[in-house]
Amino acid sequence: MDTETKTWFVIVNPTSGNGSSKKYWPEIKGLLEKNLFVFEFAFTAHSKHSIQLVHDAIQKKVRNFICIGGDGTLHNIVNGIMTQNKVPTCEINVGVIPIGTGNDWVKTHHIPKDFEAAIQIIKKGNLASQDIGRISVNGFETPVFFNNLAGIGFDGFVVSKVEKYKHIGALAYLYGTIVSLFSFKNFKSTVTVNSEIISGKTLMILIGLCKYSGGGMQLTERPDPFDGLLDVTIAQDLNKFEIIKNLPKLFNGTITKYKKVRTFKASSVTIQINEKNWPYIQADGELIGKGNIEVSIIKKAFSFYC
Ligand SMILES: Nc1ncnc2c1ncn2[C@@H]1O[C@H](COP(=O)(O)OP(=O)(O)OP(=O)(O)O)[C@@H](O)[C@H]1O
Repeated sequence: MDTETKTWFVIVNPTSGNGSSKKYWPEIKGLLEKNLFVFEFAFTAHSKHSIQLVHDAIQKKVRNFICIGGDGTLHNIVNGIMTQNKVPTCEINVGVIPIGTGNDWVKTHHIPKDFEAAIQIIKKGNLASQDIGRISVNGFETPVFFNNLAGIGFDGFVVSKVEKYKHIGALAYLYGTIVSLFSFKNFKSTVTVNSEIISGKTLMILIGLCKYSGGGMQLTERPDPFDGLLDVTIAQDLNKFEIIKNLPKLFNGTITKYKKVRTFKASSVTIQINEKNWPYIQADGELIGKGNIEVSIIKKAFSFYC
């Protein structure tokens, strides 16, 4: 593909990968120039800045973006794409050069961490469109979108703790999981999925599109970003000893077979929290609030280079 005929907008989160994006940006910029990309770029200046950068660039007729960062940066770019109404979302294409901590989304799509190899994938120009999840929190009209995995409960609690361990790399999520075990309390919830109502004490509820989260964990059973369905896992009242005993199963995906875990394929799910203390909700590793949620799917809404 002729990269010169497209205008690219490169979004760099200087904080991703514990500052690696900022450190390696001169090298990546040189590689993009060597590969004849014609681009403008911006560093994000604050947490949700990518959303505004995407809106502004789309107004200026940019249709091709490159994300330099981790799962959080991609999440914000996706939210920028999903919350504009200038063009159909699937007409905006995103290439990813992963420099995050977990880098979980790229694992599903086999996008390499090597800069040159990731750039070659973008240059080649192959595109795919995956499904996007839509979360409405407490019935608010402004939804949050996710491209990888969302969850409520223990995983949200881990996300709330993990930030301070990210200097140790992807293991931060495992470390955060172990630390969180000692302070998290299971909560009462009612989940409605495929006309079934499941009530009771809950460790966490996960809604997956792609395969990996939490730095390589596999917490849903049969996620497929292209099948138009959410892959839902309800981890019921597991205690900390059961979690410790099953830690390896979090990484090899067999946790979904555990007796207190139920899984579903569905196009929507609603989760009601029956507690005064609402647990955290996370989407793609970003905390998005607390409360009751409704989750639905938007088929093939996100186009990316692969
Ligand atoms: N200039 C900034 N200052 C502070 N935070 C920022 C800035 N720009 C973006 N962010 C926030 O940085 C957070 C982390 O980014 P990102 O997820 O890309 O990296 P990571 O956490 O290292 O990787 P991963 O999510 O793959 O583990 C995101 O929540 C994003 O909103």
